Amino acid sequence: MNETAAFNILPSDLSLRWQLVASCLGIFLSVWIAQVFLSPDILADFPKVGNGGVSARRKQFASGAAWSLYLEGYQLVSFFAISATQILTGNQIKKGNDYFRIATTAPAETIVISSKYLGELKKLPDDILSSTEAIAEASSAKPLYQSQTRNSGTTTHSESVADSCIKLNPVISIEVHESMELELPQTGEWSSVNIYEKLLRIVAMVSGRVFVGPELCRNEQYIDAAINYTNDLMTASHVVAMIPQWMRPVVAPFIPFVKRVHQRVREASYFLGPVVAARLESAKTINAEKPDDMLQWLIDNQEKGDGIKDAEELAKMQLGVSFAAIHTTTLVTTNAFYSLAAMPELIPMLREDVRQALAASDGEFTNLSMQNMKKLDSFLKECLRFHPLSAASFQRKIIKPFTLSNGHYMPSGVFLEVPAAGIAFDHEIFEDPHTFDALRFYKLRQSKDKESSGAKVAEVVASSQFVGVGATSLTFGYGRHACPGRFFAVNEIKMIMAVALLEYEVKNPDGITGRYENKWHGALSVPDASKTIMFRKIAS
Ligand code: HEM
Repeated sequence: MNETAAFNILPSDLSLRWQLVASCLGIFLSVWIAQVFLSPDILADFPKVGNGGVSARRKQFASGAAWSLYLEGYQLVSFFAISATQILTGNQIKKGNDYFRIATTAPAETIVISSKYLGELKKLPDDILSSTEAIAEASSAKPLYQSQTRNSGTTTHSESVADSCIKLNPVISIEVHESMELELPQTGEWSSVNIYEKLLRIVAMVSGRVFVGPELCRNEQYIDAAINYTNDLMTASHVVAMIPQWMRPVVAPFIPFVKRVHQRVREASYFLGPVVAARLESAKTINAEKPDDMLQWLIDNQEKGDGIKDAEELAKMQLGVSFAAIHTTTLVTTNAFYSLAAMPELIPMLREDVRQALAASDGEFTNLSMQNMKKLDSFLKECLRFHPLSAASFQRKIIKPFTLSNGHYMPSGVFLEVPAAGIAFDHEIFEDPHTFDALRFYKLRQSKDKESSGAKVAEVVASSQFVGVGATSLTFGYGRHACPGRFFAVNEIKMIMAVALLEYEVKNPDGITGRYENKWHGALSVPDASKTIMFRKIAS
């Protein structure tokens, strides 16, 4: 081909290509417009909360209205079960009174459903209703972090921690005492303490005693990782959420916040590596006594060939457990301290409860003595009810469509939640729900059943312990994926509060009346981390 011919062919070839690209784009655009604007609204028969279309409602949710939207929606939802005949005839079911839809920051809309359906929902397998997908997608970080936050390993090892709670109580109680001594003022003078900051460290050390063992639980590198991995991961998730979904796999790895998360994993593997090596070395000694903690269980599994393969995987596993454990436990305990400081009149009664329980076990934190702290248990349970960490619980994604027992079709691709905060303040469920009654659950436990307790719902009596989960008690979730670490968390929180009651005085700073208000971030309600309360050591 000569030069002139080439010159003539090129433009027409290009214009052909451009025509092709333009028609492809046109088709793509029309399909997209048809999908977005013309496809039927699959949630049309679910009443919505908020005003306008999905993005307008999402904006309202993200700009501080989330809790009021959930509570507004709860007005539409009835908690009480309808009889089988009513379900069959369908006459009594007004459309919408069992669910509402809300646009959260998750990529698809969420159906908030009455907790009366929890019984049937919990039976659905994960490939229909998925908890992992809901968390990964709602946090916008699916492609990057799924393996680092929630995986079967994290759950299995959290369950092992829970199973080992009883035998580990003595070591946990030593770590509680010592870490509180390290972090809280040791003088008889009143001192101002940012208890949230202190609890992050105390909880990291106490949990670390069980997760990574005595060599590392007070190591500053470990404490920093245990506390800040969660912050880094959440920040990275928020940043990734701003990138269009299809660009995330390509762009996200180059974002500094995302790189920081991967750096955290590497750092954790650096400080875990030598400890693992030392333990393997000392295991060669005949009759060597092995430490009893999660790190050792992981090493033992690795040796059997069915466990974690390398230091990086081990680090991810440890950070995953810290992610699930440290901030949640700290937030619940901070809520309890803020309530205690605002209601110092409760202190003598709770202190006596702890004293009596410990007296029966020679001052040891045994499983029995922990169970016998029934008034403390009730106070903590009331803190959970009065300050739910989230307006919603039982976050799931519908992977495959299904039909509820009332005949309602639940489409795939959307999220599902239960209105935890609405339930916590429903006067049909809890008597005088807007009053903080420290002994509410103690009184329920003292009575044997619904009739003698005067409770309005039998289920409230059944789940009246701090650790209990149920349709009226949703802070630890519900069903197959309910928090496996709650037995450990509850023991840890009880021990921290018991030691605080026995060894310290706590009050609000002068001039502060009432309890510090919580802060709302989307569906979450968290104690204000900037506040301080007063502590002084009781002379022993
Ligand atoms: C007061 C502290 C805690 C609170 C409020 C809390 C709350 C929760 C909630 C709401 C869920 C989701 C449950 C559901 O969707 O049904 C969950 C899951 C989980 N939690 Fe906790 N948690 C706490 C402490 C812990 C601790 C200490 C550990 C580890 C030792 C832990 C490990 C886990 C794991 C592994 C899951 C995922 C379970 C699964 O998907 O099957 N949590 N937690």
